[in-house]
Amino acid sequence: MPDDNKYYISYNNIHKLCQKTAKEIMARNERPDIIIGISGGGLIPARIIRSFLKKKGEKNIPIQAIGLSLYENLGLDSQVDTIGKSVVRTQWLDFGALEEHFDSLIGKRILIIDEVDDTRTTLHYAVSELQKEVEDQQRKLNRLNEITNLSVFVLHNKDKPKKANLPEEMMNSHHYIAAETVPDKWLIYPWDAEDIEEHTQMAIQQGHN
Ligand SMILES: O=P(O)(O)OC[C@H]1O[C@H](OP(=O)(O)OP(=O)(O)O)[C@H](O)[C@@H]1O
Repeated sequence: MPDDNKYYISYNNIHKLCQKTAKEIMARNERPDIIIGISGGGLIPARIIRSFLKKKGEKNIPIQAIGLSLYENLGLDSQVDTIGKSVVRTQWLDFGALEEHFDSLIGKRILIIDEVDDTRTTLHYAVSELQKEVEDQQRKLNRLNEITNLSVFVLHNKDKPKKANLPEEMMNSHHYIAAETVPDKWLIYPWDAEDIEEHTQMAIQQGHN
């Protein structure tokens, strides 16, 4: 029997959450020009959803990876509330091999993908850094009038108080998409499973298959 404090998720479940989300995005006519996957956990849903965002006669949506890792930032004393987490940027955008029209993010519809929105620290960092990057490029290239659209897609949003925010505009529109909002439990993704068959059975028993 699966441990009730753990929330097991199967590959099939992830596939279906991506499919459902892509349908919603396509129905709103908001197919992204570029996908930015937050490495490591965001890369798998990024690749899966790309297939469901395919459009006849259109090229595959390019995927860029950014690497963001959270690390414990200990305060001066051992109080829990002085313990925070910092984001470390381990990898950033590289348009080098993309076509000429991908010299920047200006004017693009961008979909940022991660597997989980836990404290929201990582997403806050990704969105604000990408916004800054676009604004810098706009100033540099004197392309101030172009509108860039940033959206976020996560498989799971943990229902808990967050430590950082996303822009209100994003939260109030369809530009923050959580395929599922889940209780604040330990989410067990299939890529961490030692025994994938047993893991999948747990997910099936919990109804996340
Ligand atoms: O909402 P937050 O509290 O910021 O947490 C979410 C982040 O934590 C995990 O990343 P982690 O650094 O563990 O790396 P991984 O993706 O490589 O597993 C996860 O992939 C998210 O990026």
